[in-house]
Amino acid sequence: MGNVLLDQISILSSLLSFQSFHVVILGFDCAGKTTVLYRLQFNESVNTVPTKGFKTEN
Ligand SMILES: Nc1nc2c(ncn2[C@@H]2O[C@H](COP(=O)(O)OP(=O)(O)OP(=O)(O)O)[C@@H](O)[C@H]2O)c(=O)[nH]1
Ligand SMILES: [Mg+2]
Repeated sequence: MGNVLLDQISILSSLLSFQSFHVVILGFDCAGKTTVLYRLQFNESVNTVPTKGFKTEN
């Protein structure tokens, strides 16, 4: 358990050392992927419609 936690902290530390990185959000239909995407980018909750294909934000 502790090793897993340390691995996660190590991964997070290496991510934070980058200027930018890509995040891919995968999940079932209506799982909340678009909601999470907009929450991360704009820090607000938005009403969503089902996504056709895929959506990207910079
Ligand atoms: N109760 C609850 N509802 C949520 C949560 N996150 C999202 N929703 C609702 O779930 C519905 C679907 O959210 P989306 O973000 O559109 O889901 P999605 O995974 O992008 O769906 P698709 O694009 O169709 O694959 C919306 O009505 C959201 O308001 C949550 O944490 N809790
Ligand atoms: Mg969506």
